[in-house]
Amino acid sequence: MTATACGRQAWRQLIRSTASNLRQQQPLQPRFAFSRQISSTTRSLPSRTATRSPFSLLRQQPFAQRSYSSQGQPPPPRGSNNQVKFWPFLIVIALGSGGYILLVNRRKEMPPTTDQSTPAFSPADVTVLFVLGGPGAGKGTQCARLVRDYHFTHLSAGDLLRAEQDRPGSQYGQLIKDCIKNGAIVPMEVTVALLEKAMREAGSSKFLIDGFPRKMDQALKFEEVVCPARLVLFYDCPEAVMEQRLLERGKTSGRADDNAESIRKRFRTFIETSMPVVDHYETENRVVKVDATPTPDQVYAETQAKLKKVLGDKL
Ligand SMILES: Nc1ncnc2c1ncn2[C@@H]1O[C@H](COP(=O)(O)OP(=O)(O)OP(=O)(O)O)[C@@H](O)[C@H]1O
Ligand SMILES: O=c1ccn([C@@H]2O[C@H](COP(=O)(O)O)[C@@H](O)[C@H]2O)c(=O)[nH]1
Repeated sequence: MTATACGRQAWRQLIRSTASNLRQQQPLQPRFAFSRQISSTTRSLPSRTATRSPFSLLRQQPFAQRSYSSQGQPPPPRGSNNQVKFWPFLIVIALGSGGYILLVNRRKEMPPTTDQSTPAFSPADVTVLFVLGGPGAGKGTQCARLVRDYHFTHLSAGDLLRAEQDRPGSQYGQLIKDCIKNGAIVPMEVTVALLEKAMREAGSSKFLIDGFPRKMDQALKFEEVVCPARLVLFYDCPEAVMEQRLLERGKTSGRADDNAESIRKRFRTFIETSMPVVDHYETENRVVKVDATPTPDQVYAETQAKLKKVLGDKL
């Protein structure tokens, strides 16, 4: 009876904590994060149950005390000793299987995961342009003009991360803060989930995804689960020019990363981690490269001309 009670209690706790973990995840709802959470919970089952039942029962009653010879009663037939030792295992296995089925059924009711190969948005309905370039190349400046003239919805990954960082109760706040200060890339699960959520909320059919993907894993995951991008608009700019622009912007921006030390780290991340993303899309002929050195008007004129050529009516 003790083992049964312990087993039931352990399962109730497990199911309660899984449900509460999932409720806590809801603000972001990364479709692939659910599968990770479930599988990690499932992986932890054997050790949790094992510490509770059979071995702890045996420990409570040492072999020396498990004697049938008291009061002159005859010893039980051979084999009955084994039955006493094994029933807790059977109960644990039965409870384990029941709980596993419960979790699997629960999983079926959840939002789809990456096991599904279809992205959330079809490129037939939604046009996504990734906007890349080094820090301070002028991505945001050019996006604002494209929004004005072509009614794109502009989603800046950096802005979404900063908003999540400041959201009261966010479990990612400190992580995002540290990454931004050090010019490091926030784990893709967070950024992809924020972008997917923002795209759903915007309900638009044309998106500029600014400052993303910064790393190959983000690029692959986004195109797999959210939407394949039509092209990458890449703003090419020398480091010295970008540095000057960022230091100037830093005088008023209030951004924690517009300072000499963070800028140096951001440049490094850009070269080592983000340029390979541009190179990847280049091999697929999906990059539209624009010289970001001249004035904003000149950069925009080249942007428009090149996008019109490639996108036609889709612009
Ligand atoms: N073509 C340009 N010539 C001169 N200054 C520019 C040009 N484009 C943008 N700027 C200025 O440079 C700074 C950085 O521009 P912007 O914020 O658009 O860059 P960004 O690539 O979006 O930067 P980040 O990656 O840090 O978000 C801003 O102060 C902006 O006004
Ligand atoms: O996909 C992304 C985009 C951005 N970050 C982090 O945010 C900062 C600032 O980004 P901006 O585009 O300059 O606003 C960037 O340096 C990264 O730390 C990210 O992790 N992932």
